[in-house]
Amino acid sequence: PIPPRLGVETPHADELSVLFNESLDKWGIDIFRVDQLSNQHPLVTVVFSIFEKRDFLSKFRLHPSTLVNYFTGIEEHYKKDNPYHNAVHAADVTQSTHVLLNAASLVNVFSDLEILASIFACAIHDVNHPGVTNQFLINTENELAIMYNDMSVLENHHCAVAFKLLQEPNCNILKHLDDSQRKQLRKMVIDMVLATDMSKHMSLLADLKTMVETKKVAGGCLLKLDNYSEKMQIMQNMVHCADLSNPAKPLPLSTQWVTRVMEEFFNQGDREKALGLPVSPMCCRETANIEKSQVSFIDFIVHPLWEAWTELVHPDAEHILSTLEQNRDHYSELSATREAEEQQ
Ligand SMILES: COc1ccc(-c2ccn(CCC(=O)N3CCOCC3)n2)cc1OC1CCCC1
Ligand SMILES: [Mg+2]
Ligand SMILES: [Zn+2]
Repeated sequence: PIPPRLGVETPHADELSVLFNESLDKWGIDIFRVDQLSNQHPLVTVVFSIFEKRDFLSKFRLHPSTLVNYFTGIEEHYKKDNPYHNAVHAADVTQSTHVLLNAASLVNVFSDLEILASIFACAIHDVNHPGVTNQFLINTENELAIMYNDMSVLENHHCAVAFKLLQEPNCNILKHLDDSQRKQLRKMVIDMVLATDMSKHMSLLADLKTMVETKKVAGGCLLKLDNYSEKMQIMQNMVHCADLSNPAKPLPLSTQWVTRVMEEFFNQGDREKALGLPVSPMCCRETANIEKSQVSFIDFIVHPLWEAWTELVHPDAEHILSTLEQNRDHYSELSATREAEEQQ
């Protein structure tokens, strides 16, 4: 059976292909609309369309129905009732990385295999996420924390689930890669997904800043990336940037992500309360100051990261950084007015 044009069966195929023709390569595509128009298959259609656009089906001899089979399986393993960590988030991070890869200063930096690995890593990076944090799994001695000895528990699980699924019948999309390509891809995907663990953030950012400093010295060209570790640092930071890109998207998208992540945090807080555990920061629906949390998340984590990324790929990400700064000011004004209201 020939798989459908966009990888998914939907009554809105025409509208969806118009949306992709206009915005698949753009920062700020309405990924929630992609979810609606794709009959709730955002990940399959985004991955399929990016692979088509990058000519990966012929470059890597990927069979269309195997591709649809595998990523449908992946999509099904994203928990639909997670408010945040669901297939829409995976599609969002995948499409965001697809846009970051198109930066003029990254042209010719990555091989096709490195690009395939980056897109693949994003698509699977949160698969089967349980909707709670690593700390919650550790505190409750969850079987996943026992399995992974409290180390990057979620991120190890996402990788294991994704590679196990590859072994299901009609899911082995990598069957026509040679052994060395398959081994390289597996290592690169694991390195990128494990780097989405927030506990790696500070060291990742420090490496990025060092690279930006040396790049400045080397006269601004990125082409001299010869060793694996330097290339992988950029790929890890790129996926990490995409994972933390919600506050840097047009405000109507960013606010929807805030509502979703807070809902997921509050659900965790409810469970911690019910278990008699201390409620994690920002997880108490009675006391959380949503706008204030966004401002500090942006000031301490997201802006420093995007500032470094913007320097690395200068001038291609300027508009992203300025959107982030506008959004930060919006949340800051909101939190000031909320505080003033609460004083009265
Ligand atoms: C739209 O808002 C957010 C979007 C994404 C994040 C975020 C942080 C770290 N990541 C990377 C994955 C990770 O490590 N997580 C997943 C979130 O929970 C913490 C462990 N993602 C945080 C966000 O807001 C903060 C949390 C509540 C207010 C401030
Ligand atoms: Mg994650
Ligand atoms: Zn994520």
